Amino acid sequence: MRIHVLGAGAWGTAVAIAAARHPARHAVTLFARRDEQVSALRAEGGNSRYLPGVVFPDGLQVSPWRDLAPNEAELTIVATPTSALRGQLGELAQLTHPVAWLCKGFEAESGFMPHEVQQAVAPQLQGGALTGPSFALEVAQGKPAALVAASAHAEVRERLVQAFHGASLRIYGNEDVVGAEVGGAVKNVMAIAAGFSDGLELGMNARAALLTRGLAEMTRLGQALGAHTDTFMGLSGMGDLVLTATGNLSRNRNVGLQLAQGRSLDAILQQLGHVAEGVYSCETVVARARRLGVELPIAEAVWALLSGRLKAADVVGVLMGREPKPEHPTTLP
Ligand SMILES: NC(=O)c1ccc[n+]([C@@H]2O[C@H](COP(=O)([O-])OP(=O)(O)OC[C@H]3O[C@@H](n4cnc5c(N)ncnc54)[C@H](O)[C@@H]3O)[C@@H](O)[C@H]2O)c1
Ligand SMILES: O=P(O)(O)OC[C@H](O)CO
Repeated sequence: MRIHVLGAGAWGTAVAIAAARHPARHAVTLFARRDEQVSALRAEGGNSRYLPGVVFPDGLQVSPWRDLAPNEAELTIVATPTSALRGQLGELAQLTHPVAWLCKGFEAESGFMPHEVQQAVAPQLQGGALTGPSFALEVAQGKPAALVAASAHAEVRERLVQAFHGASLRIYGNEDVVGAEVGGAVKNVMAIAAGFSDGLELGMNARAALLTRGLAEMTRLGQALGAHTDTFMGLSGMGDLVLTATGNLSRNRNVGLQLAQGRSLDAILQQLGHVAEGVYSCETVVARARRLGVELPIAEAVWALLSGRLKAADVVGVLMGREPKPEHPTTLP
């Protein structure tokens, strides 16, 4: 299969490596925006900035974005942050082969999920999300992982399985794009919360409580948006929440850890050198939930912390001081 990966950040590079290593010997091209980046990737035979120690497999091509001939692929993967998805999909709107995106977030201005962005700018595309628990470095190293190909189009799900399913990656199809994308966005917000809790050394009990109640928030929002509840018990829900909230490779978790040390958000983001999507999605996750009348107290607290309306010292008091509630309000009197 001829596969184009657009964006040579950590995850785009890892996904291109995984496809190029596949036993079906796909022809994979990784497109980078800047010429210096193309030269560096070619000279190094790897992407040492994002994936230190990983060598490109034979056959992985690296090209400048301006050489992209979109129609020559049979599968296109958009590997940019959520903020760049609209522009990218707009340029790919006429493609007749499947297109998948890797970003996990709600668009900052519109509050749209990625598939809603696609419907707005490229409605005729056959698109979907490749998502689930996956640190780029581990995938690039060939360690085992399981992902979700979420799309309403069977052809997109099947093409993603053909491209990636193999000895190191299992790809599960799921028709519930809303659930998969809500999971991907909300888990990043919860990972900031868990990092913050761990940074304050609030303990393992607190982290377990945050994860579980975070899953409840994710599920409530997803249900209100039309997702299937089962999706939140799967890889793109609980799976990615556990990974991102507890794994120290997570950029979102790291933002939380550093906020707990009293560092400013600007300083943290400047040093990070990667996108931490939870920072940009938190406001729209909260805004969308408010419009739907869905309560997200942890996400609200994270947003108040990120926007400077709540001091770090007051976060725990705000969350612990809430009124008692039934654990599952719909099943208890
Ligand atoms: N890194 C991971 O482990 C991982 C895993 C799964 C999903 N994701 C998701 O994938 C997306 C990308 O993450 P990443 O880790 O590759 O980020 P990154 O910060 O490592 O790289 C982002 C890449 O996008 C490019 N980019 C930024 N703005 C752009 C624009 N306007 N137009 C085109 N390209 C642009 C950058 O040059 C860079 O190559 C995020 O939404 C992230 O949540 C990341
Ligand atoms: O590093 P993070 O926090 O962006 O998380 C990376 C992936 O989304 C984990 O599945």
